Amino acid sequence: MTNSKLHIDTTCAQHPSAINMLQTSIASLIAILVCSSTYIWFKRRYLKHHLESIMPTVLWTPRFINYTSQDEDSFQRHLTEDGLQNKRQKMPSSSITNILPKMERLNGPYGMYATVYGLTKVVHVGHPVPAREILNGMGRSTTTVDHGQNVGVCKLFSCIGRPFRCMQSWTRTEKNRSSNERRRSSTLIDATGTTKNPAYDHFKNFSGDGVFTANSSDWKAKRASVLHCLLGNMNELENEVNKSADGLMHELKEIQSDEIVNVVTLLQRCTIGLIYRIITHDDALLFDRDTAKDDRCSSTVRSPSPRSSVTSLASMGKSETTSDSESSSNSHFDDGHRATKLNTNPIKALLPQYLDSVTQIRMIILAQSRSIWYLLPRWFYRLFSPMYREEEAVMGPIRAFARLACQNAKSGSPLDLLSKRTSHNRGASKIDGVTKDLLDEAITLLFAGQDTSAATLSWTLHLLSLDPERQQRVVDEVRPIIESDDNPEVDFVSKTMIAQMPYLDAVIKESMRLYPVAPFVVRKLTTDITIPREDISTEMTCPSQVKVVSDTTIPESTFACIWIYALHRNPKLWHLPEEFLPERWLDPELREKDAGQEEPGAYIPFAMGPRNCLGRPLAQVILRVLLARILNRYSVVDPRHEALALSRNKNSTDSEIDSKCLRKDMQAGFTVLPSNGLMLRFVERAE
Ligand code: HEM
Repeated sequence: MTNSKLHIDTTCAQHPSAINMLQTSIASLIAILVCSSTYIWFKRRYLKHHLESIMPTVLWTPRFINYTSQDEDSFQRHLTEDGLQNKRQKMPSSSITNILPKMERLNGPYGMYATVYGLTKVVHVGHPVPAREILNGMGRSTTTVDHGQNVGVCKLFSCIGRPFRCMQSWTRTEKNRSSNERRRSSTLIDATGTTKNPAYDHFKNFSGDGVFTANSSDWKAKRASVLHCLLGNMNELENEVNKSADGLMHELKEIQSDEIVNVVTLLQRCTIGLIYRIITHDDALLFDRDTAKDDRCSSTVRSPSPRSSVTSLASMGKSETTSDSESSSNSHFDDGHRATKLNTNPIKALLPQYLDSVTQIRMIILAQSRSIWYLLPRWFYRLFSPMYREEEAVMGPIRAFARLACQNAKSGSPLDLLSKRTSHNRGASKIDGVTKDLLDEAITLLFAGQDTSAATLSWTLHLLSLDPERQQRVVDEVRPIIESDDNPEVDFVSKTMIAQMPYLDAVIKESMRLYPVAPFVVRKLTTDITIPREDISTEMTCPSQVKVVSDTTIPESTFACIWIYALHRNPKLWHLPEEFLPERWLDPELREKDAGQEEPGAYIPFAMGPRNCLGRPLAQVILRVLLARILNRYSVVDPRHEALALSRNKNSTDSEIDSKCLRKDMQAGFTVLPSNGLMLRFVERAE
């Protein structure tokens, strides 16, 4: 009885405080919910970006433009609401642009940092010393480590902190391995020490076993063949590039000076015709006035598709924000239909679909590389993934276009020569007379040659359109040479001529420094690679950071991501790294300030080592001839820069690039392009 009473009393006595506690908890819960949802509401865009970057693609719909597309919007806002304030635009967050500060924060040796994705070990590199050791596949033999133990290994991966405990245990195991064992691994495994495989496996459905994706001995034979057949005879190259430039000039002539052109698509059309002719010696894709006219008529009334290049001033803002998928699905039918109607030549009829498909496949591959399917066996992906079905549909026109290229190849052309080499003529099975190896190579060369050149030229024109003074300096250099009496053909630009254009050369180099179209490359280490100790006394190290003073070994089977973009903008290597300063390549005083110009591996737009760009000699000529030809006849104007200059009552020929107009929104795929194209005006220069 007493107990029971006591019990009742106790309950009564506790009740009010329990209710109070409950009320307080509910109130705090509501407060937390309100605060967090408000925060989420404000930050939803950023949160979405963040979540998407850490989740496998299968859990979200890939937006494809992963490197932010906010630039256009914010530019419009700057023009209107903010009253054109002169504040520096915040760099939008992106994997590419954020990698350097992230590396610095994590403070690994040479700014390297390591991560663990599932079971894979990844090291990110933005410094020339490790970059060249890894890309050359050499490293320093671990036998030369003179400190008895591999402190560097631990230091490198200890920078990644608590979330990656498993990595630390892995490094400990590494440390415990006997030096004899390690010596064996560095001498016995593959001579180059690195491989692309399996880092590039998500390209396999696209370029199959072409030289870009091939492995080990297969790759060596293929690379040797392609080098021989493609670069064996470069005599015709300047003629071919000039023919393409003629076509481009005709197309530009049809465009009014107040019309705004999507430069990316214009240049993609120009370079695909060029590469097609280089590898086939077939003139079918030479410029055709009717196609260009027809293209203009329809594209002025619809948003710019991957193929259409012209839009009116009024529709510019709208069209640039149109979603990729929308514009491409509309254009697919239109373009294919129009081209088939107009062109009796099958390769010409396929060209629009090919260009659309290439635009789409780069996005699919990007999404695939970030998806969970990539971690599963290939057969599983093929059997169950909707992404694979989409990929196959898009690959149709690409394969058809490449097959036609192989069939149209004239005797003595690179594709014809390749078809006779064992490396590309294995196995009896041929479809329509084309082996799979040859088809894969045609796809590789068409894409690698076209997309990279068009993207690099687009970024160069972007920079020059924002810098009329430097643009004029190029013109002052190229015009007298092109129009000299010694030039036998009007407007023709030869290799000898471009050798006399140092400023043009510096502009291209500087544009490739700021916008390397392949912003990173990946290699898998087939042996331990030892990076020599970081010299703390050099200017290239940040004095505030505690540096590793011993050698650093990156263990076998690590994936190394070499960030070309970060190397090219590393403030320890480049004076005024974010500035467009072509003079740095010419002026001895400025040159001296750039440690990067002396340091092998600091400037690598074509990568380096055994798997560097095979088409570099072609690209050097293509870029210079096309740029000289364009600027000789046309001045390129960025309408946003023009509007900004006018509204500020400033002289639009100001030499300083306005950071508000500088594009940082990058659309990644194989190559990095300005998101949704690049809209410029071409104004014919006075004779
Ligand atoms: C501005 C123009 C170009 C740039 C910036 C460029 C850049 C690059 C880079 C960075 C790589 C290494 C990719 C990697 O390891 O992931 C590469 C590889 C390659 N490039 Fe280029 N490239 C250009 C033009 C060309 C041209 C015109 C061709 C041929 C027609 C070409 C054919 C190739 C091939 C076949 C590979 C693979 C080489 C191998 O793995 O052995 N490229 N390119």
